[in-house]
Amino acid sequence: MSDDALRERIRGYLTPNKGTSSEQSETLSKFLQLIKYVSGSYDGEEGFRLLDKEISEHELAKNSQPGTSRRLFYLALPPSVYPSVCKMIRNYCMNQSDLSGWTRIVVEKPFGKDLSSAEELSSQLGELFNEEQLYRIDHYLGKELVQNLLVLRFANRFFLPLWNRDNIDNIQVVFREDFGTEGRGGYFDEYGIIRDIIQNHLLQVLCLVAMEKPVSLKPEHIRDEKVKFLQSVLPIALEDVVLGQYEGYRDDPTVPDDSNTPTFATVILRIHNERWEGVPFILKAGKALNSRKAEIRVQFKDVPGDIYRCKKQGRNEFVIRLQPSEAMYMKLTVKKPGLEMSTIQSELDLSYRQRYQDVTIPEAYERLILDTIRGDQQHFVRRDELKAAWEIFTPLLHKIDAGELKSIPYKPGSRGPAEADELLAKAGYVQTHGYVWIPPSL
Ligand SMILES: NC(=O)C1=CN([C@@H]2O[C@H](COP(=O)(O)OP(=O)(O)OC[C@H]3O[C@@H](n4cnc5c(N)ncnc54)[C@H](OP(=O)(O)O)[C@@H]3O)[C@@H](O)[C@H]2O)C=CC1
Ligand SMILES: O=C1O[C@H](COP(=O)(O)O)[C@@H](O)[C@H](O)[C@H]1O
Repeated sequence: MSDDALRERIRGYLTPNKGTSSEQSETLSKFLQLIKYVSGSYDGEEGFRLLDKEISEHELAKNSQPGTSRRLFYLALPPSVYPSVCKMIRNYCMNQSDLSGWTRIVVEKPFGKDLSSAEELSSQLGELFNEEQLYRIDHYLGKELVQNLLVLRFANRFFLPLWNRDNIDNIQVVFREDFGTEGRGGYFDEYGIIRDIIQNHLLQVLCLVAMEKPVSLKPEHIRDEKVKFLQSVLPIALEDVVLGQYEGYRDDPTVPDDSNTPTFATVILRIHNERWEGVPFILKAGKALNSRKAEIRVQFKDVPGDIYRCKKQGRNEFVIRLQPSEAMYMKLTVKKPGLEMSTIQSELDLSYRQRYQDVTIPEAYERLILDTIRGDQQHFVRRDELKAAWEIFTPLLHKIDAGELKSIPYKPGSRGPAEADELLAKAGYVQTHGYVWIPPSL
C-alpha cells in the first residue's frame, strides 16, 4: 500500500455534533468538505502527528469547546493495513479529552477473507478501540427500502401472520449488475462475488427479512436478533450452490488466466428454527448480467383447494425492489375486468417515485455517515454478527478457493448459468408466466 493510496483513503472529521437534523445535514456537508481538506497530506507516523495537529488547528476545531471535539475516521483499506493505521490513529489522533467528545472509526469491507482472518482483524481492532467506537459499514443497510424492512414487517398487521413457513414457499434476495469487474479485476479476483456481495450485503438484507421481532428498536436489541438468525443457518450443502464466471472476465490483465473466481453465485440457505424450517432462502448475485437490480422476492405457497384453478398463472409474490427505482409490489390474482369470470395476475403497487414525488431519497452512505455522527450503531455490523456471517460462508469459500467447486462459464449480458435457474426450480420457486406489468399513468 503506497503512502499516496493511504492518504487517499484516510479521512478525518472534527466538528461539534449538536442540533436539529438540518443542522446535522450541514454538519455532514462540512464533514464532506473536511474529507477533501485532509486527504492528500498524510503519510506514515509523522503524517498522523501532523494530522492530529492540523485537526486541532482546523477552523471547525477552533469553534468547538475545548475537550468536546469529535473525530471520525473513515477507513477503506486492505484488511492487512487496518491494525497499523488504527494504531497510528490511537497514538496520534485520539480526542484528548473525555468531556463529551468522541473518536469513532468507520471501517469498510473487506473485513477479512474468512472466519479466522476476520476474527484476527476483529481482535486487533478490539485491542485498540471498544465496540462502541467501531462502525463496520455495509452500505446496503443505508438503502431506503432496506431501512423499511423492519417497519413493514413489524408495524403492519397484514404481514405478521403470513411471515412464516406455513404461508411462504421460498424467498429470494437478488443482486444483478449489467457490468463486469472492469478496472477492479485484481481486487475482485481475490474475493469473488460471495465475499463481495453475498456474505455481506445480501446476508444483511436477509437478516432483516427473516429475524424475529426485537424487544425494542435499540440497536443492541436489533443486532441481537440478527445474530440469532445467523446462528440458525444450517451448513451450506454443495448441491445448493451454483457458481458462474462470465466469459471475458479473465481478459483483464490483472486477473490470472486460470482464475476460477465466481462472478455469479446462487446459494441456498436453509434455516433451523420454528419460523423458517423448510423454507429455502435463495441468495443470488451476478456481474455482467442482462439487467441491473437488487430485490427481495417473497413467493407464497399455492392456495389450497384452488377453486379457480389459477395455479398456472402464478403464485402470490411480494417484491421489494431496492434499486433501481424503489418499489414494492404484491403480485396477486384478480378477476379479469369485463363480463367473463376469469382470473388474471395483477399487482398492488407502491412505486416510490410516484408516491413520494417531493422526497429526495438520501444516498446510503450519506445516511450512514450521519448515523456515525449521531452515534447510532443500528445500521452497522457488530463483531459477533460479522463472526456469525463468516461462519456460514467460510467452509464453502475454502472449497471454492481450493478449486473443489468450478465456476460455470456464462455469456456476458445473459441471465447467468442456466444451472442457476434449474436450482431455483428444484428449490421450489415457480416462475410466473404471462404476467405483464402496465406502468400506471393517469
Ligand atoms: N412498481 C414497479 O416498478 C413494478 C414493476 N414491475 C415490472 O414488471 C416486470 C415483471 O415483474 P416480475 O414478474 O416481478 O419480474 P420478472 O419477470 O423480471 O422476474 C420474475 C422472476 O422470474 C425470474 N426469471 C425471469 N426470467 C427467467 C427465466 N428465463 N428463467 C427462470 N426464471 C426467470 C426472475 O429472476 P431474476 O431475479 O434473476 O431476474 C424473477 O425471479 C419487471 O420488469 C418488474 O420490474 C412489476 C410490478 C410493479
Ligand atoms: O460493495 C459493493 O457494492 C457495489 C454495488 O453497490 P450498489 O449500491 O450499486 O448496489 C458493487 O458493484 C461492488 O462490486 C461491491 O464491492
